Amino acid sequence: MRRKLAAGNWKMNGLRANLGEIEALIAAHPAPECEVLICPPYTLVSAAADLVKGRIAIGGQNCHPQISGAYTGGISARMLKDAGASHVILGHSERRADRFESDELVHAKSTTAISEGLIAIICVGETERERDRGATLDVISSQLKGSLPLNASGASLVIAYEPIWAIGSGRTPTLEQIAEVHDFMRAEMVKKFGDDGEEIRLLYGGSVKPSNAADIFTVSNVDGALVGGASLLASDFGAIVAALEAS
Ligand SMILES: O=C(CO)COP(=O)(O)O
Repeated sequence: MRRKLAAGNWKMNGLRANLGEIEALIAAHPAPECEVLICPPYTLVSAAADLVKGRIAIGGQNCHPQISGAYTGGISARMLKDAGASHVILGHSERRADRFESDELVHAKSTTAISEGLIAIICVGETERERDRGATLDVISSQLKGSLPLNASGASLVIAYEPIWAIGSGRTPTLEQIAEVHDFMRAEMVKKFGDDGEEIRLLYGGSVKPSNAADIFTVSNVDGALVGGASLLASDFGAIVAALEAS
C-alpha cells in the first residue's frame, strides 16, 4: 500500500521567521494520515528538522552527486541527512533549465542520495511545446530512463510529474491528461523495478492549490502532490494536506 505524500517545495523562499508556518501546519494537523514533507532552502533544513522532531518530514531541494570533497558551495546527501533531512528533490525543472542539469547528473545524484539513506524525489515534465507536438510521453519516458537511480526500492524513490508550463502559472493539465501520464509512469516503474514499481509513489506538481487539490487527488496513480507556492502558508498547505487525507 502506497502511503500518500504531501510535499512542499519552498524553492528560494523562507527565512527563519517563516519557520512559524511549519509550527502552524503541525498545530493544525498534529497526526496526519498521509506523509507530510517540507523542503525549505538549505539554510533552514537543520532548524526545521529540530523544530518538527519527526512529526513531519524535512527534505532538501538538491544535492551534489559526490559525498564530500573540493566542491565549493556544494551540499551533499550525507550533509542533508546529518542535518535531519529524510528526502531530497532532484532534477526540478528550474534546475534542469537554469543549471543545465542533465538526466545523467540527476541519475548520479539520485543514486548517491539513496545510498546515503535519503528518499529521492525525481522530477520530470514536458514543456508546453513538447505537449503541443504530442511528445509528452516520449519526453517523460526519456527523462525517466536517463534519471532513475541504480538502486531504488519502492520506499526510496518518488517520481513527481511537473509539467513545466503548469509550474507557477495557475494552469493545470486536465484530469485526463494527468491520468495518462501517471498511468504511463506506473507502467514504466513496474517495467523497471518489478513489484517494487507498484510501491513507488507518483506525485503531481504544478499549480496545485486548495481549490483544485481534491480533484487532482481523485486521479488514478496520483499518490500526492509536490506543491510550490501554496506550500509557503500553513493555511493553504494544510488545506491540501486535508484534501489528500480525505482522498
Ligand atoms: O515546482 C513546483 C513544485 O516543485 C510547483 O510549483 P507551484 O505549485 O508554485 O506551481
